[in-house]
Amino acid sequence: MLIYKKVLCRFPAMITRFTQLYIGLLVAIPCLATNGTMTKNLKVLVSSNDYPPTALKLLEDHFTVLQSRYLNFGQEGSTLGREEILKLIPGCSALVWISNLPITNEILDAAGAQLKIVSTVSAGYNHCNPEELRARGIQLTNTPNVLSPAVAEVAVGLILSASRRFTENLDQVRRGEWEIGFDKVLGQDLRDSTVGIIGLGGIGQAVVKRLSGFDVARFIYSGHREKPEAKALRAEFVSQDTLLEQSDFIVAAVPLTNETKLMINKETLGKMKPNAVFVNVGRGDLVDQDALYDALKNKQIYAAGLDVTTPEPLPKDHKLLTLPNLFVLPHIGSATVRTRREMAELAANNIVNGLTGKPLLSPVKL
Ligand SMILES: O=C(O)C(=O)CO
Repeated sequence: MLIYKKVLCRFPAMITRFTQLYIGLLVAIPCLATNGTMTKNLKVLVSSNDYPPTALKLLEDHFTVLQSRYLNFGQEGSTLGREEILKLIPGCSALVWISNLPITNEILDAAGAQLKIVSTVSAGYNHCNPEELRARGIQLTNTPNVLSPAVAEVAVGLILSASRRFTENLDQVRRGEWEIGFDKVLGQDLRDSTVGIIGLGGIGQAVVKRLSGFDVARFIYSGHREKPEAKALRAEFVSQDTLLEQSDFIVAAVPLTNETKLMINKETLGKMKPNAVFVNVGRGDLVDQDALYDALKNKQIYAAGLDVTTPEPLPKDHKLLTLPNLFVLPHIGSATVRTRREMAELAANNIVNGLTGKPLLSPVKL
């Protein structure tokens, strides 16, 4: 009875101790995980040797980081990048993907069942095998928003280069000929024009903002639904046909999906005005390039500016490159020092969060 009484009066203290211990563990385990003590045994693979040190450090603080010695999976005219990935990936819990080449089933098979997260250093993720990732229960993150300003700047650059015929004009300078008169090598004005944005997402909105100083008469956009942000930008929601028929400048800023694939084709090009300038900062496969070639060659539309093509790199003897009214860039949309660093850091932080039990910063809905 005495023992029973003793235990009983210690009971509240025991409960308090137990609660303290429990709370202590609750706090300590995530802390350990965040400080990396418990996560160091997790392996993370970075798919390229070109990854900013600040982003690498974010990963190294928490995990064992493996990094490919090669720039790009499968590029550089060799299979070394691919072999390296296949050698390093077994046992990895996360993959930082720095390439526009596909994440194949071969890579996912080699990784093994513990692969939890693929973090692509890009906004587009059509190359990341999303359906297979979903089927295997692997999370996917991308890097939207941080790149919108840089990509929008390239879109504005393409609008100006294509509409003011930089390709032909530069060729003139190189030939030592200066033939600008009243009908030769004249361009189109942005002033008082109608600019149509296909897809008023982060990039599309950033394009409108940047063009607001060019005295554009009207901004219109098409897409699945009206965007709340459009009002402040004075952009008007229209059907895709209206956009194609009324725009002087058309900017494609949509991701590549089954729905958007080849959306710019013989039929849609046929709806554009003869003075239309078409710009693509989305993905090469949005466009039927043979149809675009014909439309430019036959002067059915005025000019085009492309940051993205199919394939990439575009072979240097590709027929598109023979067109004087086309201005092409080698997919440099996000290629600024700051933007690439921010993309790399966001990709790393997604993995840090994902593997330490915190919410992902920019998950892709699979
Ligand atoms: O991040 C992407 O998807 C891009 O294409 C940037 O240019």
